[in-house]
Amino acid sequence: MITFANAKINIGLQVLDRRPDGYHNLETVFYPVKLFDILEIVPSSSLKLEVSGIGIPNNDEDNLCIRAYRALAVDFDLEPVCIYLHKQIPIGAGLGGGSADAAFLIKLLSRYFRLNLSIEQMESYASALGADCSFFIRNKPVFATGIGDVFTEISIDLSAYKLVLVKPPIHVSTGEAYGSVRSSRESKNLRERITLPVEQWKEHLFNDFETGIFHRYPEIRGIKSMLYERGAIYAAMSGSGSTVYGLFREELDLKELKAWCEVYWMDGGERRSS
Ligand SMILES: C[C@@](CO)(OP(=O)(O)O)[C@H](O)COP(=O)(O)OP(=O)(O)OC[C@H]1O[C@@H](n2ccc(N)nc2=O)[C@H](O)[C@@H]1O
Ligand SMILES: Nc1ncnc2c1ncn2[C@@H]1O[C@H](COP(=O)(O)OP(=O)(O)O)[C@@H](O)[C@H]1O
Repeated sequence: MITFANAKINIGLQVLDRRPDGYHNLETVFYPVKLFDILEIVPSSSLKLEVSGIGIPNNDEDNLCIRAYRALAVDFDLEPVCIYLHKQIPIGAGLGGGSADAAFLIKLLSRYFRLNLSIEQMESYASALGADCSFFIRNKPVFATGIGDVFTEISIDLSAYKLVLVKPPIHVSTGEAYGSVRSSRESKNLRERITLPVEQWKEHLFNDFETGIFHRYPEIRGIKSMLYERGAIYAAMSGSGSTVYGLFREELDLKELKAWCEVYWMDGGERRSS
């Protein structure tokens, strides 16, 4: 049985306060995008993970796919499976690839073993694996609060735009990014500002991680500037970086960026998969 685990971008991200458990409350919009990993499960004599495509720099036991299987195996008697993961979403990129794999595997295991898990049950397993993991269970554009795990559905239509993701060869760890972030000085009304026309987002929607990450890696700021120079209607870093995305009217040949970054073009229309 096979599924496609898509990435996300953050549109606006405000870090509010640090909680006693070390996590931060935030406001952001999660938006699913059409760049995806491929996951397949087949029967096996023991639990195994076979990764192809982009290499993942940690051992199998730490992989979020194995952790997702083990989380379900605590409550259900699961036969062993071999999980094939073809990795296409860049890692440490602010695109949520690891969280997407875990959430989509939970959905796949529920179908494969006929566990009949409800959306809420799957969200609960997912949120124990990562703050933004449960977003990928419903996988629809949402305004997110809490630690990125409390959702209100919103309607955003970017289907008139071409979306480009530019991933430089820089790995940003999420923990490191939160360690150096300054709390937001913006007012807490991202949910209203996201309803402004996309042409006005440049003046109104900000990612609080940009200041610290751009200071540390000026080349990421350079990517954002270049996207605006080339006519982007809106450009921003996604999550904790290092990917910068841009919304354009037409697809362009971003030769200067392609020389050193991975560049992915897609329609801005969200991926409608469950
Ligand atoms: C920053 C965001 C923005 O969407 O995404 P990415 O850019 O990584 O994709 C998310 O908040 C990432 O969520 P996620 O990647 O699930 O985080 P986790 O694995 O749970 O946490 C990794 C570390 O980040 C910090 N962390 C995470 C989420 C949060 N709301 N506050 C935090 O302070 C904690 O130090 C934690 O130990
Ligand atoms: N299935 C997986 N895919 C990608 N990364 C994974 C996976 N499982 C565990 N990880 C680990 O999670 C970390 C963050 O990965 P990722 O989700 O790609 O980044 P980001 O949070 O920036 O979007 C990496 O250090 C990686 O080693």
